[in-house]
Amino acid sequence: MRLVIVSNRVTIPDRHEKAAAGGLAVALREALEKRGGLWFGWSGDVNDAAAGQAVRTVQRGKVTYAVTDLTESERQTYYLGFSNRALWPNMHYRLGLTEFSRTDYAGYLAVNRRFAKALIPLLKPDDLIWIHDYHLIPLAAELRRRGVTNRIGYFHHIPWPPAEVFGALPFSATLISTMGAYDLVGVQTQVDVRNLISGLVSLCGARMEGGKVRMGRRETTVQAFPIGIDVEAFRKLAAASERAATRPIKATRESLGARKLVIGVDRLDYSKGIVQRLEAFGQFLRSHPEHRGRVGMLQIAPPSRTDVPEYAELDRQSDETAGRLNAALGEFDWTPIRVVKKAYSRNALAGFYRRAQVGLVTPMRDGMNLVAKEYIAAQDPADPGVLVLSRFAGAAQQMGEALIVNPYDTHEVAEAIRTALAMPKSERIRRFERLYEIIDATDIGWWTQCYLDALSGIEAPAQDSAPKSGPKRSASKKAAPRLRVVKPSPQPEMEGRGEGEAALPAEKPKGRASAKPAVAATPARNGAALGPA
Ligand SMILES: O=P(O)(O)OC[C@H]1O[C@H](O[C@H]2O[C@H](CO)[C@@H](O)[C@H](O)[C@H]2O)[C@H](O)[C@@H](O)[C@@H]1O
Ligand SMILES: O=c1ccn([C@@H]2O[C@H](COP(=O)(O)OP(=O)(O)O)[C@@H](O)[C@H]2O)c(=O)[nH]1
Repeated sequence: MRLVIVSNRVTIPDRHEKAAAGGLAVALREALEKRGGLWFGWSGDVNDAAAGQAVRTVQRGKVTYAVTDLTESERQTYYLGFSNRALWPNMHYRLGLTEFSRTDYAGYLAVNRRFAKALIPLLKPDDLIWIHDYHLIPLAAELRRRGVTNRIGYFHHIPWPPAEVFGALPFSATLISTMGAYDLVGVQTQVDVRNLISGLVSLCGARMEGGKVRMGRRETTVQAFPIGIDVEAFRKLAAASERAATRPIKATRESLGARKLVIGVDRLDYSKGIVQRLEAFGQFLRSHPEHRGRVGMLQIAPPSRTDVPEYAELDRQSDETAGRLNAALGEFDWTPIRVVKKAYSRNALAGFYRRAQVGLVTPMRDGMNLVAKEYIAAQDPADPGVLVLSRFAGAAQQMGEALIVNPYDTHEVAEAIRTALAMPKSERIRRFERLYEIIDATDIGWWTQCYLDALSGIEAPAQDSAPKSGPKRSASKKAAPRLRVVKPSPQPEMEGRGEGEAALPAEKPKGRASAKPAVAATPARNGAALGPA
């Protein structure tokens, strides 16, 4: 069965690989390169000429990349507008930042229609179609409308907010009802599962029946699949950086000397809590002046979505905050905070993580946060650093051995920095080993395998309508969608968890990176919210 991945942004690898900031692109590339298949989506370019609307394909190894440009109007309405000024803030629980416009919403629907039309000629009857993220929620409904009967899965990389929050978005009921066109909806955490289910029930009349939600005749399974990283590859990159340091790593070592390093790595995005984090570092230096001159903070913050006004404002605020704190707390020979607004390669990041005694990952809300996992993967097992992690990152559901903090509490984060810097080696090693074990057991290979096993294990979808085109054709007409969502079963408590509880598919057996994980058929054993009943 061929795998077809669809995501908003597709980056075709080139020989002079640029640093790619953004967890989705990084994770999917790793997943697809291993098994091969087709990856369809936006090229990242804008082109108003008709030719820009055509689909270009490029072969790289086992992967066919099929991309189309967006017009400037599409970029404004679909990407910057509805996706990133309405859905993104809403789904990160930031109603105050949500900017809705009907023109943007119309543009969002139009691009989803255009993507569906462009994708259909590329599909084969038994392709497994895996659609990613909030930009493309209605895509399966558009494909179904045109007669596509393949199994279609969706993975939502960012949080799914409570129904009261999501319901504030105009057209939320229409949008969430298009989830019924998917066979499997994956989210990052059990909290997201709960929120999505309650949204389906309360906003579009889905019914709960024996732990399932049904709507019409189509059925959908909702399940948590926490995304992972290529732990082994990252570990090797970081270890290699000690032997053969690249120029930025050497320069950082030289400029730091014996000083300790606290590191943050995030796209310049308000969901990441960068300004609050800088304030917390300033608070730490004020509360514990003995650390002044002995520790520095490096915040790597590649610009993101710079045409969105809220991001431009964040850019200004982070400059202002870092400048103010450096002026107030710095010395002639010591600058407490360095903010670097450029993307670094994974190679360079691995070296920075390894050099840092503290990894500060303090988003105000985050789907998963792969940086938290990369920081742990990059540590020296004999002398590891300490991860300070927001309870509002999806990663906190798995990584309870980090120092878990509330990023809204500047003093709490400041104290966690102090605790991390003072932590005895034996405790650092103990925490590191447990964190490493969990990220290794649930790495990117595990995630992909779990999701695809669950999707391919689902019986062929009910036929919605007589197709007009598409790879599989059905004679049946207009079957109303049936939505089946599995309610999370009560879970045993997980140590040090953030908010809500985690229920995960079984971890991969130790030492077998490609082992096939049990996911959909062992509820009693792994306690996960499970697939098809
Ligand atoms: O494509 P951009 O608009 O430049 O944004 C980059 C990506 O940001 C988001 O990443 C999310 O996915 C990660 C992997 O699952 C997850 O760890 C993180 O918490 C999320 O924020 C976004 O969801 C992607 O679509 C963007 O491509
Ligand atoms: O300069 C940078 C900054 C970030 N990243 C990568 O971007 C991803 C960020 O993913 P995360 O899940 O933490 O957040 P997202 O940006 O997807 O919201 C991670 O793999 C980082 O290694 C990168 O390659 N270079």
